[in-house]
Amino acid sequence: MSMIAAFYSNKSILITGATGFLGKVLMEKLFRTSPHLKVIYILVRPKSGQTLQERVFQILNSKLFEKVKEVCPNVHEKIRPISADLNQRDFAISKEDVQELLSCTNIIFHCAATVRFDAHLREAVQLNVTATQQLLLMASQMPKLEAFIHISTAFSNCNLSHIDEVIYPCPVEPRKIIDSMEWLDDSIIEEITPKLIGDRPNTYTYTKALGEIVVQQESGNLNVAIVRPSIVGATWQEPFPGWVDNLNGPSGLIIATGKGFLRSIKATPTAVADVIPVDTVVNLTIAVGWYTAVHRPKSTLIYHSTSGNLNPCNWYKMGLQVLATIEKIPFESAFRRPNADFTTNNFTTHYWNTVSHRVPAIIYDFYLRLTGRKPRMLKLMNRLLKTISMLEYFINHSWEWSTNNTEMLLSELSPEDQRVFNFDVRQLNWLEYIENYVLGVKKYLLKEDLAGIPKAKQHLRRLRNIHYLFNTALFLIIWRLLIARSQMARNVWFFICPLFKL
Ligand SMILES: CCCCCCCCCCCCCCCCCCCCCC(=O)SCCNC(=O)CCNC(=O)[C@H](O)C(C)(C)COP(=O)(O)OP(=O)(O)OC[C@H]1O[C@@H](n2cnc3c(N)ncnc32)[C@H](O)[C@@H]1OP(=O)(O)O
Ligand SMILES: NC(=O)C1=CN([C@@H]2O[C@H](COP(=O)(O)OP(=O)(O)OC[C@H]3O[C@@H](n4cnc5c(N)ncnc54)[C@H](OP(=O)(O)O)[C@@H]3O)[C@@H](O)[C@H]2O)C=CC1
Repeated sequence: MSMIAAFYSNKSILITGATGFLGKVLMEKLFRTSPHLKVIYILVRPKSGQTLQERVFQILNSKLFEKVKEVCPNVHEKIRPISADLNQRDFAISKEDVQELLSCTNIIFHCAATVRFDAHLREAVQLNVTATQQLLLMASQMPKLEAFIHISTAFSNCNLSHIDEVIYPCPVEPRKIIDSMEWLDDSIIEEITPKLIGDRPNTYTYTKALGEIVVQQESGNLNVAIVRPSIVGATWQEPFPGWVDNLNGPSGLIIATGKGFLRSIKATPTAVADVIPVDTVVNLTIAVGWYTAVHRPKSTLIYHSTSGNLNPCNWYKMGLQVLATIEKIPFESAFRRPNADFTTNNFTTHYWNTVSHRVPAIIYDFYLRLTGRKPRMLKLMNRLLKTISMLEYFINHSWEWSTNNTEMLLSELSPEDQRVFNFDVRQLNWLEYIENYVLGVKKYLLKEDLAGIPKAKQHLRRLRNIHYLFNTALFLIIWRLLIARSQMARNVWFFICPLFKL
């Protein structure tokens, strides 16, 4: 029997961000391995016109939760959605719900955040700093609380090349930043944002770093720990390989590549592709909750959930395997044949963005106009190029993360716990993982049936023929123009004709 699974039996757990990518997998794993847990409280806000109950119903009836329903048939009775909005003071939680949370909660997993790279600093501070501060205040009023686990990011200190499992200071105290958001207007905040974030690439990484300092400064006597995942990718093993449910990180770019939109991206091919499967992050997070509650370390421990120093992969190897898998298992209705490459300097990046991205989009929009349809390709391409410009920072740098605490924790686990909560990334086979990732993007993000592969291949053959036809026509038109204008071209033409009996 797993000691960790047994620890969570009869526990009341609070998860923020449970409707997100990481939060869903965390909730699924807890229910599947500890079906006798008492309750999981989840802070949920109404979204896209769905009520709390509808959102929870959709999650529990998704493919991700299929195995849970076998081992925990009454899962819908053990999940307790609480209406909350982390943007509001006191999270807009009702007094009755607050009382229940304060009196019952044993473990908190704080996953909620805005992960947008272009979030306005006010929004990023509210969600990634102030909300963390408020949750810590709530936690300090929970008599039964055994552990508070904060999910940060391995990129919170991406302005450093070597990052240890410690909390690094920020130039301006988080409290001062939180207070200034109260009275500064948006335009002033926008003006000072570049100075505040300094050599970090965006407000996301900056506010995640501030959030860590808040955890360190405001945890009081709480038993807290911080988990720093790197680039969270699809599931590696459980509940099944390849599950992913949003476009963040690599997923969106895999789609853009497979659909033939993305033909080149500025990357350092040898840079470490520090992707970490979401189930690996979740297994570590659950183990951290157990270890923090049972062993009560004297200080706030930071755990890096990264792959680069234990089992490194690079962007070139990842990109090749993505393309090889797409070749075998193509996506449907591709805009062009998938064929992408890395550029390594700004000039070639701008050149290929024009030639391979914008010009084909303009030509296609022209064709849409000719056929009486609304042009949309250039707009879509520009949004994709904006997204890529935000992600490029992370694929043109390499970082070294120490993982002493994570390796220490692994050694503390029994063999049974190491099996049930496996976060030993050294066992990961990258080629197999990337293949399952691409397959998962096709099945779970694009909702494409594998039965459609022959048709998708036929579509790609058609695109290839159109491509060859277009290139041949273009060559002939240019050659005709050249012959009409250049004696040299005519001489060459008359010289080669007899050779090829033209
Ligand atoms: C051999 C060569 C082979 C080559 C082939 C190579 C292929 C394989 C190589 C793989 C390379 C891996 C690189 C990973 C680096 C990840 C680093 C993460 C590190 C930190 C991780 C964290 O600690 S934290 C989680 C990460 N946090 C995000 O990753 C949010 C990003 N995102 C945004 O911050 C907003 O997205 C932003 C961008 C502001 C736009 O914002 P915006 O308002 O302009 O537009 P939207 O957000 O609405 O997105 C506009 C449309 O792009 C769609 N889209 C959204 N995300 C997308 C995405 N990642 N890739 C594509 N498409 C995406 C979206 O679905 C919309 O599509 P639509 O319009 O049809 O709905
Ligand atoms: N994905 C990645 O690559 C990485 C993620 N992380 C960290 O992991 C954690 C989870 O990330 P991930 O699951 O990818 O992110 P998602 O964007 O998928 O999920 C974010 C979660 O936060 C919730 N949330 C956001 N704003 C609010 C709000 N105002 N009120 C209530 N809830 C809110 C969302 O709720 P709703 O569904 O209602 O929007 C959602 O449940 C974050 O802390 C992130 O920094 C760290 C490293 C890498």
